[in-house]
Amino acid sequence: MSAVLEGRELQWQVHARRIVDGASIALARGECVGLIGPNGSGKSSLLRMLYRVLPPTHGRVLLLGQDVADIEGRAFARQVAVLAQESAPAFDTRVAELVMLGRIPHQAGWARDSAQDQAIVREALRQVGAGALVDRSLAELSGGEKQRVLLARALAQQPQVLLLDEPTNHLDIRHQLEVMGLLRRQRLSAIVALHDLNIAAHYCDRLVLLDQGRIVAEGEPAQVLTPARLQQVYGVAAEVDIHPGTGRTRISFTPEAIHG
Ligand SMILES: Nc1ncnc2c1ncn2[C@@H]1O[C@H](COP(=O)(O)OP(=O)(O)OP(=O)(O)O)[C@@H](O)[C@H]1O
Repeated sequence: MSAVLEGRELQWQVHARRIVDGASIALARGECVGLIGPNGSGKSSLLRMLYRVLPPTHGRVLLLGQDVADIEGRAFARQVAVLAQESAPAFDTRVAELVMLGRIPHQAGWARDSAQDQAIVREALRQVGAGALVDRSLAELSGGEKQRVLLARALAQQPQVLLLDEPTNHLDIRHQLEVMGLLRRQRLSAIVALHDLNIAAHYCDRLVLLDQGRIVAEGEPAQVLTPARLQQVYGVAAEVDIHPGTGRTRISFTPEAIHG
């Protein structure tokens, strides 16, 4: 397997604490990898190293075999798009203008937005079910509408790789399924941090489970999401079976085991 994006032995340390500790992760073309783990396990920190906002204490990140530290900013942005947890700009803007920012890495110098750019922006908004929001102002959108618009900006970048930190955050169930379905249908190469383990199991080819900064399991959903591991990492009791309709791994939690 030749990786599009690869993190090798990544470590990020703050003072004496290793927040990410020796994590290696590789993404193949067309693959959707789910990054899962409890709150504070290091998912966002690992993603930040992959999109090179956070320089690793040790380890390297390679994009198509090239160390990302050696790639110029615009070139990186042509290849990698990011939906971070705090992606919304601090200023207000029209939705169309925000999504158009995704085209900047592809535009030359002071070039104006081309008809093609505008068509890409409209299509990206349509894909996330936000076509009707094109003329709205960002400040007046709901949390879920804003999240979909930010995802449209990432899609408008037409990257080789998408790095998404909880893209389904704020979304109602239908939009959660639509956004994840979009990644799958288009065979986008993506690493996606997710909290909903059933969504991760249903849509991801592979899961990487983090616990206290270390990768404790990885593989196909059925290999990773065992009752014993869910108990060990999340401290919850769960039954795992195969959904009769979809054939995918399904988890049923038994909260009584926590609440007594
Ligand atoms: N800049 C920082 N300085 C100190 N500690 C930090 C910093 N950034 C993150 N941490 C700590 O690192 C740990 C991992 O944080 P991170 O956001 O990567 O976890 P996460 O798995 O994405 O969590 P969540 O599921 O809650 O979003 C947390 O305990 C957090 O408090």
